Amino acid sequence: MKIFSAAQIREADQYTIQHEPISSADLMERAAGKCAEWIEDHFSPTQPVYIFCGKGNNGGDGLVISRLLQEHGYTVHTCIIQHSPNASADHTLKLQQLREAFPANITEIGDLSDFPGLPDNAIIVDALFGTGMSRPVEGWLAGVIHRINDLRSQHTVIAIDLPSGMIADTSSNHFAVVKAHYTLSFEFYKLAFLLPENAALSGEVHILPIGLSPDYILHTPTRYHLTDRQIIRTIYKPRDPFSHKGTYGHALLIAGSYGKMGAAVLSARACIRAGVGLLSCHLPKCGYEIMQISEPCAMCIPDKDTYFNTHFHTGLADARYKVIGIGPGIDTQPETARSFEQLLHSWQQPMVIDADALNLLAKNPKLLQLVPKNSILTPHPKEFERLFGPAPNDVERLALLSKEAVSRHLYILLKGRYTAMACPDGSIYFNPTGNPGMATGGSGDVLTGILTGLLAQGYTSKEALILGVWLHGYAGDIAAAEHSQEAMTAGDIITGLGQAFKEGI
Ligand SMILES: NC(=O)C1=CN([C@@H]2O[C@H](COP(=O)(O)OP(=O)(O)OC[C@H]3O[C@@H](n4cnc5c(N)ncnc54)[C@H](OP(=O)(O)O)[C@@H]3O)[C@@H](O)[C@H]2O)[C@@H](O)CC1
Ligand SMILES: [K+]
Repeated sequence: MKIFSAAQIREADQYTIQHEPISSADLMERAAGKCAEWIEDHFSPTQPVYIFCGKGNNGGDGLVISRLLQEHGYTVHTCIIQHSPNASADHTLKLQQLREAFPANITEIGDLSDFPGLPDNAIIVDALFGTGMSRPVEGWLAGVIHRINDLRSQHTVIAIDLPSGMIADTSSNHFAVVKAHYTLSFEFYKLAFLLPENAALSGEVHILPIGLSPDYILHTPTRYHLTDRQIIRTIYKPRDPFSHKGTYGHALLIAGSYGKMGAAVLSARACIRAGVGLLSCHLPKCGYEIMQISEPCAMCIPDKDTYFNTHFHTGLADARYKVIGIGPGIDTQPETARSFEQLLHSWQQPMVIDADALNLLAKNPKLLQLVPKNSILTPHPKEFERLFGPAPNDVERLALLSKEAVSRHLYILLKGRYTAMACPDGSIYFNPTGNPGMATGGSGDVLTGILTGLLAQGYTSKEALILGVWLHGYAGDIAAAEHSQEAMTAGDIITGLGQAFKEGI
């Protein structure tokens, strides 16, 4: 699914108005009708409704919702916030229609002292500002937003299109923003919903299709995308019935150290479950028997060292590995760092670089320049900061992520609720699958194994990244459904991979 900027959303509205064709007042009727329907499906007419409307088209939506709910027996109080002497044309029209149909209970709010007292268990509909938000809300208007937020523990807050105060496509960190329980957003996810800094603001997001032009959507380029099944189905390659294990590539996994062999085992298992043809694991001597016994499908190459991987840079060419995954549990010993540097001097194929291998890059940034093009880096936010430095907010962090991916020709993901995946072509994909149960030791090692396994099978780096992160999250959701978010383990994510391949594509 494409994620458009506020300007592009306005263009999509205009394009639809011209080409469907439909009047903007009717498009508003359609959009607000979807919201009214959603509210009717979820809340009973016995609950009083308070709709707070701004004077733009978001407020216009609120006015239509008010009329439609009253037509269906709801008791609605419409509060028009007088933030400006001018109203949009559609707002003016919809206010006139509301006054004609239901003249009672329309109040103007010109100051915080006009804010109404609410009866118990009311529904607050926030239709103050939507995609027209361009600057922070200040003064008494910010007071209105804070008042709504103070009331959220006793009432239900439903934001129309966007929680008011939130800017669709830039950071609204530290602004006054409505904290909604639900956001009913038109046609598209907004970038703002996917940012960790806004986690407490949008609540449950429901995307309501309002019939914006499919032509516009198809032909308008955008850098941001939310992965969905449609994207996944274009990536996934069913297996050729005449294939053999050579078809699916030989991967080398460099993982583990004394006390951290679990990371290597989890990663190897995930790589195998992701469908790799052959897997060799380079391990410290202490991990040899552990791996042989834990994962009989993996071959093992013991290092010269008992406790750490220190000589993994030799013998690579002979084995014809298709891809190398490096990092889970390798620690950051100087000997490991030396071997990693030599590996980077000799290996030119894409790699998957995770965990301690990322920390080794952060300790010695000149190594970053040696990372082969099209490699995948998988930092969590702390590792990202160690590698590329801090950013003042999430939108600037995304810009930094993208800049590094483009300039270094790397695929870099940034783990989170919606893991962001930056590609060298400047695009950024967000992944929606997964849950907080995956915030557990070993989960990242599993992802490294999956990505390595997919690259070995011939998926491009972009395909492996988008598909792998989707499957990892999907398998995590299966694990949480089976065991609960609390009790699920990284191993359960691997177990869920089979079902994820069967049902998640
Ligand atoms: N187009 C369509 O066909 C459809 C559009 N739809 C709906 O329209 C919404 C977009 O409407 P919109 O463009 O009128 O902008 P909107 O969000 O109402 O805000 C504009 C108002 O806010 C004000 N304002 C802004 N920032 C402010 C601040 N910091 N502090 C104070 N005031 C501030 C600004 O005032 P001004 O900047 O002019 O002073 C202006 O009055 C969209 O989200 C969706 O809900 C749907 O019906 C589907 C069909
Ligand atoms: K709103």
